[in-house]
Amino acid sequence: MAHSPSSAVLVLGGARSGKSSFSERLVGESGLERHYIATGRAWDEEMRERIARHREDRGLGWVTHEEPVALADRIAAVARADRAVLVDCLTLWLTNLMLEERDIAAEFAGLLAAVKAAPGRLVLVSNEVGLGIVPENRMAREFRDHAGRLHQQVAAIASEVYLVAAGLPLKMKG
Ligand SMILES: Nc1nc2c(ncn2[C@@H]2O[C@H](COP(=O)(O)OP(=O)(O)OP(=O)(O)O)[C@@H](O)[C@H]2O)c(=O)[nH]1
Repeated sequence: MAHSPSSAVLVLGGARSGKSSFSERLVGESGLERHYIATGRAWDEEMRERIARHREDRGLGWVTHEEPVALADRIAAVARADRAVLVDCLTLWLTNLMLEERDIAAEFAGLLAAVKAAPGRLVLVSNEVGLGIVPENRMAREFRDHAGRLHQQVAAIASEVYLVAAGLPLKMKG
């Protein structure tokens, strides 16, 4: 297999697939200092409760960073040789970029550069959203196209890629 330019791990899966807990386990098993970069925003009460539950489930021993947009910069600031960094998740980051009408191609290039440069262990979680029928809504179609492209680009440089479904991880690369 071709040498991957980064030691990052990409974990894909659907909603409630178990991708986050699998990724947390990967980070835990690394034995490194655990950092969590959340890209989600608490836009309503249900999301606030969900986030609180996630924090509780992670427990002590994690340093949480909240970064909805400037993800590349945050990865560069947080990643260190003695740290494992979990980014949850790329699709919420993409949502935030689209809502703020950012230059998506430039943002993806910035993220890839940050992933390649990151020391230590980096685990990136994302939603596999392209499996359903073509959405009627134009923004939803653009979103899933961007997500598909982003996943291909990150997978190309990652050393390991997993697809999680029904709580079961399937190793696709590495
Ligand atoms: N802002 C913020 N968001 C968080 C925090 N912890 C988790 N989240 C967000 O919660 C999201 C995951 O929530 P869910 O939708 O419940 O999980 P899921 O990805 O559908 O489910 P699984 O596949 O089982 O992981 C992540 O994308 C995070 O961005 C936190 O401490 N702060």
